[in-house]
Amino acid sequence: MEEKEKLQEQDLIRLMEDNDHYKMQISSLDTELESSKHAHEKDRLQLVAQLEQTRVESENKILELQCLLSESTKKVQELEAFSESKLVKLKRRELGYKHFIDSHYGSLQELRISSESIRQEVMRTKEIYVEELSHFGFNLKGLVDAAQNYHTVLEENRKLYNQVQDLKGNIRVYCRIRPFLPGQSQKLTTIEYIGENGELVVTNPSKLGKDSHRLFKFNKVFAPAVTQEEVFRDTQPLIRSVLDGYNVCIFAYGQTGSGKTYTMSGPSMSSVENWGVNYRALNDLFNISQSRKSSIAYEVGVQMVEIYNEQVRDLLCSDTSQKRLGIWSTTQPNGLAVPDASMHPVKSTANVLELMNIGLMNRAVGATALNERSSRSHSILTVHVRGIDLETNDILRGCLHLVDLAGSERVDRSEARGDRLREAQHINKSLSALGDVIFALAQKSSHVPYRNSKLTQVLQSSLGGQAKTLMFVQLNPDVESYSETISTLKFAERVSGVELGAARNNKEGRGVKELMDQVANLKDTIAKKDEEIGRLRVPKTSGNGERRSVSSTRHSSASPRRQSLGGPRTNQISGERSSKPTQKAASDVDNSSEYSDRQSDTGSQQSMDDFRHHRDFFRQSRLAVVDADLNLGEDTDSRATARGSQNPNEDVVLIGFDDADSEERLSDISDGVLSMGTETDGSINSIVEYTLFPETTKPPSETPENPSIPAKLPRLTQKTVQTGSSRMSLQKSTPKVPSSKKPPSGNTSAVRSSKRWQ
Ligand SMILES: Nc1ncnc2c1ncn2[C@@H]1O[C@H](COP(=O)(O)OP(=O)(O)OP(=O)(O)O)[C@@H](O)[C@H]1O
Repeated sequence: MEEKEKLQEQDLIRLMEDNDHYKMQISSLDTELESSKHAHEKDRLQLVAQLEQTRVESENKILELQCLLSESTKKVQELEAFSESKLVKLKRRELGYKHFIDSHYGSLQELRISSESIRQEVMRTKEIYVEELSHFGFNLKGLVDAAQNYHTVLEENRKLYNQVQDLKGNIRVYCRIRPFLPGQSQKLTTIEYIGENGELVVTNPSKLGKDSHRLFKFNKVFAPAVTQEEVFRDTQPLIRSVLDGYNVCIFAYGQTGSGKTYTMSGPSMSSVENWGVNYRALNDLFNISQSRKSSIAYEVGVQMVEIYNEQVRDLLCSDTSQKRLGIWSTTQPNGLAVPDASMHPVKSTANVLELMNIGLMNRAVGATALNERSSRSHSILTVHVRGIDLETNDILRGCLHLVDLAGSERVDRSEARGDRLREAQHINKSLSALGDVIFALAQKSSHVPYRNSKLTQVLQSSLGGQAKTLMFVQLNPDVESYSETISTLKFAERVSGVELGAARNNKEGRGVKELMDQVANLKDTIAKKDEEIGRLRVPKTSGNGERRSVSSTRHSSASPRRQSLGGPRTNQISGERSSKPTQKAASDVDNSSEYSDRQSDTGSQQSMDDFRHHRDFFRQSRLAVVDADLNLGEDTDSRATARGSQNPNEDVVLIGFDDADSEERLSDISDGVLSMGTETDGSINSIVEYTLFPETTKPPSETPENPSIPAKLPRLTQKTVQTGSSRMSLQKSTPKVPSSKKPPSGNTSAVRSSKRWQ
């Protein structure tokens, strides 16, 4: 029992334990159930919220869709209405077009009929046109022949013209007497007589006596009343020569105040009628180049230098360093004597005037005594011209030197000191050297002393060979200037006497008559050629359309008849460049002999005329002239004879260059500091080919501006006083062109010039 009880107890305990266990399980299950419940509740709530949100969204969407639907319905209705109205309109238009087409159909029918009749007309016109075209072709051929002939005749005319210029003499001396200035009317004059053929008798009223009258003879003497235009009329032919490839040098010589600047430039602020030779010459140059533009394209460049105390300075360079410039001792193919001087292309006279004014201002600046300096230096304006023949591509080169020489007055040796003496010595030396060169040239001397001064070196290309030189001898009529007048006239006489002297010409054995005939023949031929040109010009300019065809034909055809421009006497370079610098270098001074030959030939007629005139003059003059010694035989040296005629009993003495005078001048040159020769190394190695116009440059297609020069020229006189010390620089509008090609490396000159233009 007990055992049973025990068992029961044990069972009870076990049951209780199980019960506890199950209770625990029930409670954990309860907990689990509870958490599951929570989770489910949470999920349910989320689902409910999502459901609600989805419902709201769906409702919104439905609303939107309903809106869209109503809008679409509205649009459809509108479109329907619009297309309805369009349809109505299109129908109306269709009706209109139908009407239009119907109405035009009739006119089209009419047009067809008339077009047929026009076609018939065109066929008939075409036949007439073909007929006329063949007729026109025939005429055109005639015009082409005429145009080609025109150029040949023009060319011949140019040659003949220059031959006449040569025969007139390549060195001409014109004397111009300045009028008394306002307030000087009471002054006594030294001018006794002015002949129509270049005679001039000067007298010293304060020293009457046997030697008081002196006779001089020049190519021309301009009386005080002669106008600027009249003076230029005798200068004009030389300008044409520049464009034909000749070098021309025009300079004025005389004491200060004698009118050099007046003759060369005119008074400051001058009107057109007072323009000096410079301005008129440049104007002519551009006018002639314009008139020839159909056959020759010209390019013009300008250099301006000053020679002061035998130093050459560039007057157009804005560089203030003012280095001395070198001079080529030989004539370069491009005609540049001072290659380092800046070169400025110009298209009109106005351009040149602008440059000249800058040059004149630079000439005055930097001197201690400004006014003095302006007349104590030589200024040289060089106008370089290059012409390209549009038909043959031949190149012509010519240059025009316009020189304003320093005043020639003497400086009393006892008063001249220091700088003044030095200046005077340099001036005397250079002017004397100029006279020596011209004298040597015409005397056919084997040696022409170009190297004796910078002036003659710079002007070398224009003082010999085929160059033409014109010197204005300026005189102040005032009796107080008598001695200066006489010394000026002696210098000029020396220069002109060379040309007039007949000795050498006669030695050549050429009869005067023959030369006169030659001149007359040439003049006749020119007149005929001019007539021919006139005739040829008429058909040439008769119609623009025709002219165009003619010129195109002319350019495409090689004209076998046409000769190269200028022939052997011009500075022409055929094709590219026929002469090399080295070959040129060899010619240097020797070109004088060829020139002298021609001078000898051409001067004789004039010289005989001159001496006949001398004789007549002596006979007719109221002055007692002893001309018995003037042996005027056709084959004698008349100059020598003239000099030989000097006789203490004569009232009138023919003044020629005498050695005493020369010595007197040369004795002034006593200081040994003067640098002679060129500063450029003249060796073959140093020869650098300088080019004015780079060969790559095409001829300007546009025509040069027609020189429109203002009636009044604002011009600076040389005596403009500058307060500043800086030099004038060129305006930007004036382009600078390198005066030299880039030279080969390793050459000192080359380095200098290339640096300059870099
Ligand atoms: N033909 C003339 N008619 C009227 N006036 C003149 C003539 N020639 C010169 N003159 C006047 O004489 C004066 C001096 O002339 P100009 O200045 O030309 O001399 P210059 O020789 O150039 O002197 P410089 O050597 O000092 O420069 C000026 O007033 C000028 O206007």
